[in-house]
Amino acid sequence: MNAIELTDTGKTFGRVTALQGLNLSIRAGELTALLGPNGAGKTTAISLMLGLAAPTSGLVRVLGADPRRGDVRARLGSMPQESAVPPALSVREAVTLFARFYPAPLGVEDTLRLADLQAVANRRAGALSGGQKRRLAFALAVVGNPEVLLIDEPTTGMDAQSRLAFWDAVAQLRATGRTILLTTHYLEEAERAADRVVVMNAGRLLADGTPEALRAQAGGARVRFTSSLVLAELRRLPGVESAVLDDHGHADLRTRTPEALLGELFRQGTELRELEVSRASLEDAFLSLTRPQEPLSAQGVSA
Ligand SMILES: Nc1ncnc2c1ncn2[C@@H]1O[C@H](COP(=O)(O)OP(=O)(O)OP(=O)(O)O)[C@@H](O)[C@H]1O
Repeated sequence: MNAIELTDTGKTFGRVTALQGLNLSIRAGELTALLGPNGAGKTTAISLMLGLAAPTSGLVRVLGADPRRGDVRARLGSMPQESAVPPALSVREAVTLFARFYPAPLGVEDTLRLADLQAVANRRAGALSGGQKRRLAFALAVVGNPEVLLIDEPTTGMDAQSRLAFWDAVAQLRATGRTILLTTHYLEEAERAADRVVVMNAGRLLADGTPEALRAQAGGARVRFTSSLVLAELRRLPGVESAVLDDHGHADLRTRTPEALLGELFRQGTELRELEVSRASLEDAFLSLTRPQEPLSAQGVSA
């Protein structure tokens, strides 16, 4: 079953088109990362899935129905980018209060543990640090025991340890079969955690697949080194898909056949310094997908 279904969905705000013709099906139990540059339409898509706004065109279905229905919204959990919790409430009071809004909530103490908030359970919400506030927002998103969890930029403002604890909690929730969709600008986190990555830009879907599939789209490997080769020579190397050369002679090449490329460089006897070969990352794929399209003549040294 699809937990979330957007069919030819559009959303405009006056003259601004936030989403256009978006088609997206998220299967139940899937952990999906929604990626895109600022203004791509990610938050707008989530607000439609949460039933907070109506699409201008097309259809939005969550758990098989219109998410603006109260009975559907009760089965969803939301962690917005910014959440307003009454500052005078303690963390435990806020979680207890939110639990009352739902028919079959998780236990308050279990929720505090899941969100790694036990140590600050008695602290006033208004006195929390930025990262603790994000963890409280996460606790409030999950306390209702949601079937579908929609999370907007969860780890922004969290330190390294909080991030680890957060991803651990997400893994625990996922293991119980929940559908989780999250946006993030931390691509290495998406790469590690998500079953599926959806890339949006300018309100449209650009790519959709497993992190491995998207990485493969970016080209298999990056080969970097410093040498005296000029751009035309770099481009003539076997299997080069793109080449960038800076003023200091640092070359950055993309290729699916790094062995052949290095073999040719060694055969030519080219003197290489600072040689690095790495797998193309999801970030490479993301950047190549979302890079503004320029006419060929304006692309400078990038092949
Ligand atoms: N209520 C609104 N009124 C007018 N324009 C809006 C409104 N909400 C969003 N937009 C516009 O719609 C576009 C998409 O915004 P959205 O917040 O969905 O992007 P995003 O991908 O979540 O960006 P970010 O990564 O910066 O959070 C932007 O151009 C934004 O300015």
